[in-house]
Amino acid sequence: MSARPEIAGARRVVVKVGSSSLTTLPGGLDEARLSALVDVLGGVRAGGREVVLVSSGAIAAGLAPLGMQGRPRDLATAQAAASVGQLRLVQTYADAFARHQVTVGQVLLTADDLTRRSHYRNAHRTVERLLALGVLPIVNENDTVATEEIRFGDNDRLAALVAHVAQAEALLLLSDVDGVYDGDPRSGPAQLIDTVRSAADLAAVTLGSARRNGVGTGGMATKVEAAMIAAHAGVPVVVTSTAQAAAALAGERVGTLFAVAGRRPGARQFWLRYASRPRGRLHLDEGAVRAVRERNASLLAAGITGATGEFLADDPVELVGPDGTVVARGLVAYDARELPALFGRKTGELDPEYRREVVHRDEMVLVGRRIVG
Ligand SMILES: Nc1ncnc2c1ncn2[C@@H]1O[C@H](COP(=O)(O)OP(=O)(O)O)[C@@H](O)[C@H]1O
Ligand SMILES: N[C@@H](CCC(=O)OP(=O)(O)O)C(=O)O
Repeated sequence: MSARPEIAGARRVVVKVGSSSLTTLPGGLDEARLSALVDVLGGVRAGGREVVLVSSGAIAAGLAPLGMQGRPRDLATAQAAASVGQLRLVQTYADAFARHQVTVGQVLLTADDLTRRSHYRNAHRTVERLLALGVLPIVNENDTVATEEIRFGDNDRLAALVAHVAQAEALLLLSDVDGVYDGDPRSGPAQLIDTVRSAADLAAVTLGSARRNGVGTGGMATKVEAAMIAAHAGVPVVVTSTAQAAAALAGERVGTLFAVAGRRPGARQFWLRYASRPRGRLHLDEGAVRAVRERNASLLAAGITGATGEFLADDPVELVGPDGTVVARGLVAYDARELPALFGRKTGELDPEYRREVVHRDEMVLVGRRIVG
C-alpha cells in the first residue's frame, strides 16, 4: 500500500505547474523540462487516470521572443508577452502530448468566469465534456484580457478553484522547491513539513514570496493558501517539485501533503465562500445577526437597516453586523433599488411579490473562520 493512498487512488487529478518549472529568464520556455513533465502526465493518463493541467508560464514564455530581459511591470506589456507566450506554451504542450497520443484543449479563464455563478457552471460543463472526450484540458488565466482589478493574480488559487470546478480527487501544486519548509530554504537551513492537517501545523512557518528577479509570482504563501482552500473543500493536495511529480502522483511520501480538512461542500456553498466576489453589503441589526449566526435562519427584510452597492437580484453580497463585522455571504433575492422600501418591514406587511427572504439560508455561508494562519 502506498504511503498516501488518497493521492495514489485519485482517479481525476488537477496538476498545477508554475512558471519557475517551465521557463528561465534568459532562455524563455524550457522545452526539455516541459517535455519531462508531459512524459509523467502521459504515463498517468496511460494508467487510466484523468488529468487537468493548470499551467503558468505564458508571460515568462513570451519574454525571450520579444527580447525582454525581465517580467514587465506594466499591465499592457505583460498582456502582450502573455499573448505571444501562451501560444508557444500550448503549442509546445500539444506537440509533446501528441507523442503520448493525448489530445489537449486550451481553457483560458478570467476571474469573472469563476466569480459569476452561471459562468462557473459553464466552466464545469466545459471541463467535464473535455474529459469525457478524452481530452486533457490545459488551463491558464486569460492574461491578455484580465485587468488588474479582476485578476486571479496567481495560478495557485486558480488551480484550487479548478480542482473544485473539475470535481478532482487530488491536487498537485508543482514548483521549483520540493515542498513547504518551515522557512524559505533560500535563506538558510529549513525543515521540510511532511503533512499539514490544520492551520496550526503552519503556525511556526515563514512563507516567503517569489524571487524578485525570478519568473514566478506568488511564492510559497499563495501555494499554501490554495492548498488550504482545496483541503477544506475535500480535495487532498501535495505541494512538491516538478521533478517529484511522478512519485507524488504514485502516492509516495514526497513534498508536503495537505490532508483533507473538511467535507466536500456543495458547489454553491464552495463558490460563495471562495470564488464569489461580493457586489454590495446588507447592514443587519443585532437580532438579524443572531438569527443568521445562531439560529441558521434566512435573512428577512425586517432585520435589515441599510444596503450599499449596485447589486442585482442573485448577486453575491456581504451581510454585515452593526459593528461592521462581516457575518455571512449570500445571494440576494432583490435588486439594490428594490430594497429600501422593504427595510425594517415585517413580511406580512409587504406586497406578496416581496415576501420571499432577502437572502435564503440555502444561499448563504457564514464567514468568520479564517482558513490560513
Ligand atoms: N517556507 C517555504 N518553503 C518552501 N519554499 C519557500 C518558502 N518560502 C518561500 N519559498 C520560495 O517559494 C518559491 C516558489 O514560488 P514561485 O517562484 O512563485 O513558484 P512557481 O512559479 O512555481 O509558482 C521557491 O523557489 C522557494 O524558494
Ligand atoms: N497566468 C500567468 C501565471 C501567473 C502565475 O501564477 O505564475 P506562477 O507563480 O509561476 O504560477 C502566466 O501564465 O504567465
